[in-house]
Amino acid sequence: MADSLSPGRRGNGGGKPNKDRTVAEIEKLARQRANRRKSAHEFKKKREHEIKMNEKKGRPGDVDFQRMIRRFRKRAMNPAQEHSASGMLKINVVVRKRPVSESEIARKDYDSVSCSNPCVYVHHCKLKVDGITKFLDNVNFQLDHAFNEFSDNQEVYEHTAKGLVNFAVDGGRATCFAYGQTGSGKTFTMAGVQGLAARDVFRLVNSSEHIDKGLEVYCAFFELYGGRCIDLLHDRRVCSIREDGKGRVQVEGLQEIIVSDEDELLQLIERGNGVRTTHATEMNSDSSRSHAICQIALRKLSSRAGSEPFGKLSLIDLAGSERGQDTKHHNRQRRGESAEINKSLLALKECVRALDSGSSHVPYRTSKLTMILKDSFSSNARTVMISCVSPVASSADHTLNTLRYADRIKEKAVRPLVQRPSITNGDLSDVSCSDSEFDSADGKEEESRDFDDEEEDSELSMARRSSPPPPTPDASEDKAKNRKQKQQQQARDLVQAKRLTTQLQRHTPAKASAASPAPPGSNYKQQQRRGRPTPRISPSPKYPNEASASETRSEHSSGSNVMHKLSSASSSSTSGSESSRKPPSSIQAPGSSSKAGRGSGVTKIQAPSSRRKQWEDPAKNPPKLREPLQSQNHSNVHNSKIGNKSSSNQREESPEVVNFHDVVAKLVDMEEDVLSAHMKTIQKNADLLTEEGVLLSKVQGSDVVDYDIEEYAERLDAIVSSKLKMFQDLHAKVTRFRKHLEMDGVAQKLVQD
Ligand SMILES: Nc1ncnc2c1ncn2[C@@H]1O[C@H](COP(=O)(O)OP(=O)(O)OP(=O)(O)O)[C@@H](O)[C@H]1O
Repeated sequence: MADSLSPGRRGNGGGKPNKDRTVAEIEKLARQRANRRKSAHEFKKKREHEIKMNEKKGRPGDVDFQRMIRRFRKRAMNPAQEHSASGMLKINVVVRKRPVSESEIARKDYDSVSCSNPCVYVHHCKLKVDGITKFLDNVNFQLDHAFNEFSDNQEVYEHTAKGLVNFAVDGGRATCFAYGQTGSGKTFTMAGVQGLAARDVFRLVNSSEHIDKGLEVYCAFFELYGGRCIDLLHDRRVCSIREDGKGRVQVEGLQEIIVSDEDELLQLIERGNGVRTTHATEMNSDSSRSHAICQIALRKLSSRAGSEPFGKLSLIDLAGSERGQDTKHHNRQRRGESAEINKSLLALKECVRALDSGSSHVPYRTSKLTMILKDSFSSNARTVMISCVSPVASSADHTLNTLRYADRIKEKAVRPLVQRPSITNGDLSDVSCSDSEFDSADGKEEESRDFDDEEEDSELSMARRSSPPPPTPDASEDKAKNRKQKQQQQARDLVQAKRLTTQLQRHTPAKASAASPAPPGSNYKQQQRRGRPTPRISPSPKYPNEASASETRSEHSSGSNVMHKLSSASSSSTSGSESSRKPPSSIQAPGSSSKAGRGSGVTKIQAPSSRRKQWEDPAKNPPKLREPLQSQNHSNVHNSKIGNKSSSNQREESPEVVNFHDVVAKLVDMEEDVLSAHMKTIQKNADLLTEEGVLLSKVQGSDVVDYDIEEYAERLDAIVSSKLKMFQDLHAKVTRFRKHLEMDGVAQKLVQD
């Protein structure tokens, strides 16, 4: 090849092998290319082998992610601990992971959840903004117990509901919930718990310790479906829920059945479960669409009819939770169902949290479910929440939602955890364990012993697919180096932009608190201070009800900027509490706490400088609120902003104050508008950046031979035009907003004068 390519050699005349520099270069490039092809070929072969091995082991699906998950389990997971005795916990929150099902295997879904008692790790499998590089976002939660796919119902029961049965027989109010995404194993778990509890109730009631109490066992089984209460043991008769004058919640028409032994109780439970309302949903072809409540009441023989039972055990299989996006193909009835389900789940969470924190106010009236469970939130109550999760990667968002729900309930008792770093496909140097290392731990086959180690180079090259070829050692070296640096910078910018977008998405008014709702009395920042890991926030929407609740909450937070100002300016005419003095301007990115070790820092969305000044110097200008925002009902927050204007207090205010209120009210709307436009712009820009990265890699990728430069230019043109328009629109909005801010300053001055 060299001979045919080097006419210079013949022209040299001396016959000495004095190769022309260009020819040598071409030869070198050809060699490098051949080497690249060879290693790419080897990588491909090994990957194919790994895919086959995975399939043989019954775990088809993305081979790279599965490898990263195995490495994480091997290298980065805390070792499992023994289950601790938890009989006396007021709230016991556990997680149960079910095995991967046949249908999931058939659609090549794979296990992406790891349980290592008491921790559970969700390996969120993601692509970087370049659209090629795979990485794991590992989110961990620590609950009271974590049960993996090998735990059976007996084991789960031993550490959850068993203590509740003892508690009920001792005269307490005990409640066990199974909560989770549809198809995550709630009914499976609760059926097991109900059976085992039925056995233990009779064992205990008839034991020498309790026989003197003369307890009789009664059972009622009903469901809450679409806001209606249906007696499952009496031909689905509809009952109504009322609160009597003494504050006792009664289910009118619900009939308890007295049972004399375990078999009878089991039959009733089976009968009730058999007639529950079920429908096919996107996630589960036989989804229970109702909350099923099995109440086992223990009454003394001597007690009067209609009196409160001595002890009560409620076993509740909650309806499957769904995200808003899962319901998009539902008809109106299904959507209504989902909204109702999510509303009651949110209410339940708030009540259990209130119980856990010992709050005197439990908002049980918020939903029928919580009304019925009123006495489960009393001081003489114990609760177990079993969070059921599906193990598969396609359900990671749901799993995170379920675990966040559990985490929020348990937040006061959960200890801080050190978050592990994400594992990236291109970041393998510190995670070098191989398949075989992992498998041999299980005593399984070792066919791919050193695959991973050899593969790392190939994976790195895969991760850098869009990088330029290696620099040449001649005069063009500097040029190539510069080019490489420039491209690396571009790639970093892309990643940075995406990261920023994700962080900001968490703080988009509607989403920020949807991802991490902060109910009254709880403080998100307190969590940060405690160093407790805040689970990563996925950008996907949460339960519709949480979204709506958090929208009002975000109204609270974004509106509070203005509320501070308004209150400080018109404090002379207000007589409200001054309890909320904290500057609400900066929102810390979830997971950005240094202790939590996640995220790269703190994202602050700062208020306009004129307002910041007031917060920075509260002594000079103490912000006053008419009523403490913390204690307001969320839905009242907006009303209070507007409503205050027309209160009797306000009617006597000067025209300047009234005008100021108008300006401020408008400012609140504009602020939200600008913030949301800004978020949208960033999101769109990040999407366009991703597209640009892919576009570039199609032209500049190391393995690209043919490309269409016209198509490239055309698409780039469209992207740039779209960006221009997008930024112009945002600019116009910001300009209008700034003008209004000036007006606001003038109005405030008038009021102060
Ligand atoms: N721990 C487990 N071991 C084996 N199989 C399980 C386990 N958990 C659940 N399953 C199986 O998974 C499927 C779905 O479980 P199940 O019906 O209990 O889900 P669900 O959460 O109650 O769903 P939905 O809320 O839609 O009613 C069932 O076929 C069940 O047998």
